[in-house]
Amino acid sequence: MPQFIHKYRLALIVSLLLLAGFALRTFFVYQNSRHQIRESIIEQGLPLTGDTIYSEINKDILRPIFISSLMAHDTFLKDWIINGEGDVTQINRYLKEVKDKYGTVSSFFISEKTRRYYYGNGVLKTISEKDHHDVWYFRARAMKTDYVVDVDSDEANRGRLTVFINHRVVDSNGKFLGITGVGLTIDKIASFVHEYEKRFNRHIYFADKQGNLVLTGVGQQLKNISGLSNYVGTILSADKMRAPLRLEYVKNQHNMLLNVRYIPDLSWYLLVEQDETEALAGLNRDLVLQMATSTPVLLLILAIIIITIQKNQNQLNHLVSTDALTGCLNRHAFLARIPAWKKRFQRTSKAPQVLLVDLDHFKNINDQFGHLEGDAVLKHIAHLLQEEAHTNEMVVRWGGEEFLLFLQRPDQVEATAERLRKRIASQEIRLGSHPLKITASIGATEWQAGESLDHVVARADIALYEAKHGGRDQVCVR
Ligand SMILES: Nc1nc2c(ncn2[C@@H]2O[C@H](COP(=O)(O)OP(=O)(O)OP(=O)(O)O)[C@@H](O)[C@H]2O)c(=O)[nH]1
Repeated sequence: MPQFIHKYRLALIVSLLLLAGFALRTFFVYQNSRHQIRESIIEQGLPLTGDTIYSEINKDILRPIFISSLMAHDTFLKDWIINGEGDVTQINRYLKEVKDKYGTVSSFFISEKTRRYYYGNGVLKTISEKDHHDVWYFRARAMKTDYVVDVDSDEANRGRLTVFINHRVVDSNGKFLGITGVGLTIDKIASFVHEYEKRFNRHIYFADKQGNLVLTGVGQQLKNISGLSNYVGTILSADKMRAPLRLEYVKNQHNMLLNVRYIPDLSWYLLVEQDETEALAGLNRDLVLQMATSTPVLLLILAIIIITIQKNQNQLNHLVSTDALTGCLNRHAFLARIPAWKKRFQRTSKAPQVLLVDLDHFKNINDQFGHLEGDAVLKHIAHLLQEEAHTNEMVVRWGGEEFLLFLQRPDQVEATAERLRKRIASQEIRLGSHPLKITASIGATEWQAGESLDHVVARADIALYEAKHGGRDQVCVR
């Protein structure tokens, strides 16, 4: 494993850098997009929805509040009450005209004195403290403010859910005369809110000061909305804040963003909620898609880089380890390989054979035919020696026309060297039109266990010297 790491170190470093760069870039782009989506929801989406709903509510509810106020201050109405509620057709006509003129779904007056409920078509009923339908009147009667907005079913309108503006009527001395006002169906507001919810994938709630949901989801309470129970107190304090309140909470393992604003005219809280996890789903899908498409491309680039680096490295290794002219190992590469080579052959019982081969009278060839032809002879002999060598054996260019062979053979060292000498001597090399015979002297020995490289090479050198002085074209063993 460490050898593998060493061999592919450059490729591994480049791959890791590329992967790290890709991962970092993806991470930062994702974080940035996530931040932008989140900011746009918090800073723009939710407040803008709140603004729009708020102005729509104002448009739809503040006008009826204004109408109710006009009615409560109308001198005709007050005089008619103070004069004993005589001609009922007059009040009916008045209420009908208000209803038709302003397009409300109902208009009404309840007299404190007679407890009669007047509307456009006559007297609807006489209200009673015992009737639970009439509780609202006694609540409105006790209120400190001029009016209150109530969401209730309308008995004069087949029980439709209606927003009532209940306005107190008092005489010039401040004596309470009754409650008047108009009602409007919440269908329009509800459908507007619903459309907004659908279009922007947001939830919109309205809550009163007690934390009851109004307008939509009537009958429920804020504390029952999943994830919100811990924040009811904070939400109901939004009326004391200048700016809309921002909250973040977890609902069914989804991160929710909430914007709360108070509508003072209605004493309601408007809550706009968005599921951030859902809003980020598109981004997460994009991330997966990006990974799925760019990973194969990245792997392909990595493979190309690794192959190119490896190819170049192999070429470089070859260049630095071999002799340029003959293709044999050079001294430097040989010395680097020898420890591993020695270790491998120490395990076998037969000692490695070391042959120092030196061409005879090579100087004459150079002198006679020139250096280029001399090179060609060197190449030829080097090729022959490499052919002779088996796998795991080494042929080193030791000097100018001197080659050192490290062999592992079952034969006697002398037999090996002699066979090689004969093969060299039997060569006929053509230099231009001249056939040339060449011979070599060989100093041969065996590498004994525990012996140093210098020692064995020196012995081979002595053997070679003896071969040269013995007349050349011969083998000497030491
Ligand atoms: N063409 C060529 N000649 C080389 C190269 N390297 C060394 N030589 C030559 O090889 C010759 C070696 O000469 P010597 O050392 O006198 O040996 P020799 O002539 O072979 O004689 P002996 O070894 O005594 O038989 C010299 O002329 C060197 O210039 C080479 O790469 N190319």
